[in-house]
Amino acid sequence: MIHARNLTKVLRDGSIESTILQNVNLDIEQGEYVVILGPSGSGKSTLINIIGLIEMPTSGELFFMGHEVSRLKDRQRSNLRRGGIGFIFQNFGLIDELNVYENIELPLKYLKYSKRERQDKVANILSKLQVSHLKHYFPKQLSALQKQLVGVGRAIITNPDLIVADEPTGNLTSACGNKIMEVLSSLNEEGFTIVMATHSALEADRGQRVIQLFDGHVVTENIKNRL
Ligand SMILES: Nc1ncnc2c1ncn2[C@@H]1O[C@H](COP(=O)(O)OP(=O)(O)OP(=O)(O)O)[C@@H](O)[C@H]1O
Repeated sequence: MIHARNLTKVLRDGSIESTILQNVNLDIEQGEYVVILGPSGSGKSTLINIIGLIEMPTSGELFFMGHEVSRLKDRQRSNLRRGGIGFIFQNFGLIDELNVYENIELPLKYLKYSKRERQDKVANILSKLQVSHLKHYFPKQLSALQKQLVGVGRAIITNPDLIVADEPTGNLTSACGNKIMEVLSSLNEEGFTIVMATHSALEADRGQRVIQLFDGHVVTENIKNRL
């Protein structure tokens, strides 16, 4: 589903160049749960943003669902992203002015689903994540765990090909973080393909495969949980 070849990201600030990612190669197949593990500053967010078509690499190739996407224009990338990729952010990324229902509904509006279809889909997701009772609440009225459950709902509402999660438990207590990890594991069991960035080796254990990053390089790749 995703094939990255020699991905490199260089940032320039005046005359200073910093290499954030160097020659990263990876392959992610449909249905996998892959964890990108590394310390702060190792390049996890940059890599996950490139895989999620938010950022462009400086060089290298990226194939998403058979298409080379590393050089697409902003509009083409955002079109692919809208239906195909669901993001879960450390800071939840909810819109304060929209209630829970409207936050989850928003990606469907961009995709021009009818009101009726939106109602059915959002009701299903609210019930699946056991947050139906919160549908009229605004983000500031929610606990951190509730916010992240809504973040998960918004990410999966379009039934995306890929879920990208960047430190999804970074603002949660460990008990709440565990709950989100359980939700991600069960989404993967349902068939969702997941790529998650974390600095926690414990959380990395949830994935089927761990790609370790250090200073922008892939240092090891471990395959586990394979029957
Ligand atoms: N837009 C930017 N401008 C300048 N430096 C940046 C930018 N984006 C990332 N960096 C630098 O690139 C390096 C990698 O950042 P990145 O956020 O990808 O790492 P990370 O592993 O996700 O770290 P963290 O867990 O702290 O978010 C860091 O040293 C960071 O300071």
